[in-house]
Amino acid sequence: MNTNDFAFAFDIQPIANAFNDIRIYHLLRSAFDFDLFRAIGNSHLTVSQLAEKTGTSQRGMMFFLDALAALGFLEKEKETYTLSFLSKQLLLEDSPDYIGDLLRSPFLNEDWEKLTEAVRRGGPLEGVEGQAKAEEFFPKLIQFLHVVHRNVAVKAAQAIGAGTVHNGLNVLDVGCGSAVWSIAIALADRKAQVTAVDFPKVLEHTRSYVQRHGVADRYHYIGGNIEEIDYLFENYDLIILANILHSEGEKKSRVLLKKLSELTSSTGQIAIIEFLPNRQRTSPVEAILFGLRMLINTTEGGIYSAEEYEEWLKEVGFNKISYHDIGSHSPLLLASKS
Ligand SMILES: C[S@@+](CC[C@H](N)C(=O)[O-])C[C@H]1O[C@@H](n2cnc3c(N)ncnc32)[C@H](O)[C@@H]1O
Repeated sequence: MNTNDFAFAFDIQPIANAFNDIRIYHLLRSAFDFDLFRAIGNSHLTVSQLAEKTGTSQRGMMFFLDALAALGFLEKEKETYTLSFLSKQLLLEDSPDYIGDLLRSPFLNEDWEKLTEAVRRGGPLEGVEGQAKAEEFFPKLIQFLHVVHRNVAVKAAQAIGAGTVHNGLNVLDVGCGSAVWSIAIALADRKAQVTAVDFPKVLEHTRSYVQRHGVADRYHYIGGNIEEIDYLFENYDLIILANILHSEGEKKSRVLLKKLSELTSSTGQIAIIEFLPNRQRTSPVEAILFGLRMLINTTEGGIYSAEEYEEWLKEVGFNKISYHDIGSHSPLLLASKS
């Protein structure tokens, strides 16, 4: 055997990923076990000071703090560590954007323990569909989605032209969750009015996000199942469907799009934000893996290519379709009738 034969004839990254994927989750859980973020607070502290404060070994703390700094959770300057802006805003308990409880819970990872069974059955033993399940599951998920979508929602509002090309938009946010997408629009277009739709118990959380961001006087709410409620007849200028159609699945999505098409003004637009796998479902990997989440949690949900969304949209009169990079794995799809 020569040296070249010793090398594998394939990329070994997929197996390295299999070993490594779980690292950051455990790192953060341990940080919460040590109450590390609160221990640092607004101070600049050394390894030995933090080892003493958290009751850990100096050797352990040294490796641990360096890893958190390398990942952007801490800043390291000479021998001292401080919280990064991200940690101050998201991981300190007194911040309104605190998501530590969610991160330290198994919530975002426990789905994957159901994978074997979901593949065997072709769906979940117990999904998150139906009002009762959804009202238990989504208030937690939207905390995470609110944080990860804040920056891209601002880019989406810019791409839509809220407050620049368009003023006084009449917006319908369907399956609004934390209303992160429409809040960004309402902040850019100070005359926008938003109707937010979701299950009633989720809307209780929506209201607090809307209030916190100072746009409550321009929000109206409709509580209920998006497939069944009677939408007030309105000529909406913009209908937001962010991360909704995947869990509806093809059949219900087509029915929903038809209903929403009737509520859109002749110049109105539908904004869809979704993972877009290629037609062959070989990439991007984030979208393909998200398909498994749909298998684990829903009976009809899925991931759909741009071509599929275009077909459904054209079927209900949305003939003009454009895509906008908003700095996320999910581009913004904008569709209008003319
Ligand atoms: C994945 S979250 C997306 C939230 C938000 N649009 C975002 O992108 O951050 C899905 C939201 O749609 C709501 N939802 C899902 N199915 C629904 C239905 N049939 N009726 C009403 N709301 C629904 C959930 O309660 C949840 O708030």
